[in-house]
Amino acid sequence: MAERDTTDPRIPVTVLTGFLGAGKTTLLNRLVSHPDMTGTALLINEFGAVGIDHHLVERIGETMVLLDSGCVCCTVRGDLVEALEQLHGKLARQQIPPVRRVVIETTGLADPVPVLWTLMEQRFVAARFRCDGVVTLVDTGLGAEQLDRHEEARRQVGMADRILLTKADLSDRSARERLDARLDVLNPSAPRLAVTHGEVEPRRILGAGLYAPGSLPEEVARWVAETEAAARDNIAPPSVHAEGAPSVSFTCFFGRQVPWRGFSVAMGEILAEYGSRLLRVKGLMNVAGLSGPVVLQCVERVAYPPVRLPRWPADGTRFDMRGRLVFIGRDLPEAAVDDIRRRLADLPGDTAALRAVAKAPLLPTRCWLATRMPTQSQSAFETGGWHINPLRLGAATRQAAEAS
Ligand SMILES: Nc1nc2c(ncn2[C@@H]2O[C@H](COP(=O)(O)OP(=O)(O)OP(=O)(O)O)[C@@H](O)[C@H]2O)c(=O)[nH]1
Repeated sequence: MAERDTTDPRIPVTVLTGFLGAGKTTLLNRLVSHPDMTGTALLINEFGAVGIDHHLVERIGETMVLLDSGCVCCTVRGDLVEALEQLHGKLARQQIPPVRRVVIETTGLADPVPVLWTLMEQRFVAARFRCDGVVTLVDTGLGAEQLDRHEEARRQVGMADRILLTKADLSDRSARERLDARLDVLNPSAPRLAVTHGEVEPRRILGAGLYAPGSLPEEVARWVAETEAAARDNIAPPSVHAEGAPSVSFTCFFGRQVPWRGFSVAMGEILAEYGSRLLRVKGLMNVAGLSGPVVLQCVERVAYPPVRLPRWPADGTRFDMRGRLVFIGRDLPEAAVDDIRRRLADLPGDTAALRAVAKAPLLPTRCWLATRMPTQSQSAFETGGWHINPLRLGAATRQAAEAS
């Protein structure tokens, strides 16, 4: 990994960006366990009112800062500056161990231009931190279409010093070729690196160095020019989605445990119906029969294998064991949001769910349905790695129990 520049005392900052679900948190989780990452402060920013990611990233001491909900690029002069000021204050007072590097994970909808503006032009920040490169993750399978549809994705790629092509294991050669053709236009000079499950040596992506201005393609040069003009007037440049792209984020909470199969079928039907207008779904669910939460992730129509955590994360000082799913959509009418809420409030029982699966075997959540989970029973529980289901009901009793 590139060491700190001895001629420049400022702390290097790497901006880790990439469209919703591209694999940023997965990459960070791999990176933080690497010895080269010692002395790194992480700043994590999430879109949506309820943060999930910070529960999923391994903690690396006190140097992880969660930027308040809202998008980093829309609150450049608020949260990000404040977080860096706080970090600097703690370092100056020696309240935290020395920091050699900062990594900022932006939201998937972040426009990196105002973030870079803050790092380079905001007086306090620019005097103490220096931007050391933008690393952009792109989903190999979904990337080409996302670049066609979303201006934020284009800007993230356009500003990249390194491009990481993620999820190669899920895509075929033609997807990679389509994506390469788009990247050749948007950012021909940034090196590309294929990454699976976040597996990469830190030195290959940190200390990436900034673009030589002469190499900027036309569109990117325009954004940079806008940024510089805004800097001259001492204002933050507008972020692209602040200008009005209709993104909607909402959270569904679940007051009690959900039946796994009923929930998986309902979510499968929701993904099938709303598809690519649902850019991202993620959450922690309280599933009947389990003591720890299940982490769920979807990117557009793709549902990823569920991950079981051993225990619920503490929310502040208390444990909040309510299930919660954060949805981020685009061009999603209010009626669709109501419909999603209604379907999740009225989940089918296991038997009804299995009947629905028989009729629609290709539900996007079929990998959830194939996962071994407790069957629906309030009295089932887990202990020491064993799943205990004390009641064996006959078919008639089971149907009566489900109907109740
Ligand atoms: N099969 C496969 N899945 C991956 C890979 N990288 C990430 N994923 C999965 O993709 C889903 C989204 O990954 P995240 O790391 O949460 O993506 P993100 O960019 O942090 O998402 P946002 O913060 O919501 O923008 C998760 O379920 C990951 O397990 C990969 O290389 N292969």
